[in-house]
Amino acid sequence: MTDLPGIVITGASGRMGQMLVRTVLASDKARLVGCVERAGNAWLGRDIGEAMGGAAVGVSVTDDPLEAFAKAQAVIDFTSPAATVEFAALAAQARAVHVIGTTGLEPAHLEKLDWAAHHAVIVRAGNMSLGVNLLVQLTKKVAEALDADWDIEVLEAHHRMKVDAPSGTALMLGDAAAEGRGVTLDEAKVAARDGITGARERGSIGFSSIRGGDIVGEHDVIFATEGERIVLRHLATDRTIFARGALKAALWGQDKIPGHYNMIDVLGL
Ligand SMILES: NC(=O)C1=CN([C@@H]2O[C@H](COP(=O)(O)OP(=O)(O)OC[C@H]3O[C@@H](n4cnc5c(N)ncnc54)[C@H](OP(=O)(O)O)[C@@H]3O)[C@@H](O)[C@H]2O)C=CC1
Ligand SMILES: O=C(O)C1=N[C@H](C(=O)O)C[C@H](O)C1
Repeated sequence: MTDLPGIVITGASGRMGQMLVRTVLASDKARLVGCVERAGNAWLGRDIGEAMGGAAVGVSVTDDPLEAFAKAQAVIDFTSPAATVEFAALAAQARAVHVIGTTGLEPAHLEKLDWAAHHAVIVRAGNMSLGVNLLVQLTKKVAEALDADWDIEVLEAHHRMKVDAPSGTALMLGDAAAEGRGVTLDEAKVAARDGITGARERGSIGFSSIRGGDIVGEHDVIFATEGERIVLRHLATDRTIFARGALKAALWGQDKIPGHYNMIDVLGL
């Protein structure tokens, strides 16, 4: 039992944090060894099982990430960009695999992850589900097959609490479409439209975001031309799909050499 990889969950009281805690506790391949939240969080010092409304599990919530990471083989992190950058440095010090689900990272955050990836395994993806990662590959293939007479639009819908747009998944899909088309997303991206925008620029890749209620995550990639349209769609209805993928990534990373990886690597797609 104690030989199983020990996992720390950061942001353990969050929507994904709680889902991850449940997933690790239910697994026979890993054990929960720590839960991290920041100073001021109401769950600090409490047993995570009890804080979530169930029985005690013997792991209390701490605001000392380094102490928690020192006991772990992997850290699963769905928090915020600033927190993720801080956790990456600490996970690297502890030589723990760092699984990053956090979205909304800017180039400056990504640069800081590079140092950490020299010392430890980082698996990062804007979406950890099997379905979305398959959709990423399909999007690339369809984009490869079609020329710029086919307009590409990525639509995403999420719950009212989501703070970043376009979603990490939408950007993964946009990247795949751009790669399939032989351009970079930076040159093709149109992230918002408002007012007199003029006609659509040929070859651009557009994004639209909806926020409302409790939508877990919905993504369409639309390829539209004269007289026909292809729509590739993924609908997430339960956050366990992300948590299962993240745990799979944490276990997969155990015997890998330091560096950056993604879920396409983990899933072998
Ligand atoms: N890659 C994927 O498959 C998926 C990615 N996500 C991404 O995961 C992230 C989290 O989403 P979600 O769970 O819905 O968000 P929540 O806001 O519910 O949870 C985030 C948690 O992180 C905590 N946190 C923030 N900063 C720190 C810090 N410095 N130290 C410790 N804890 C911290 C928050 O605490 P506090 O309340 O104090 O701010 C909160 O508990 C988002 O970026 C989202 O886009 C979500 C689903 C799937
Ligand atoms: O914030 C969320 O909830 C989600 N975030 C990820 C994203 O930005 O794509 C993944 C999923 O869609 C849920």
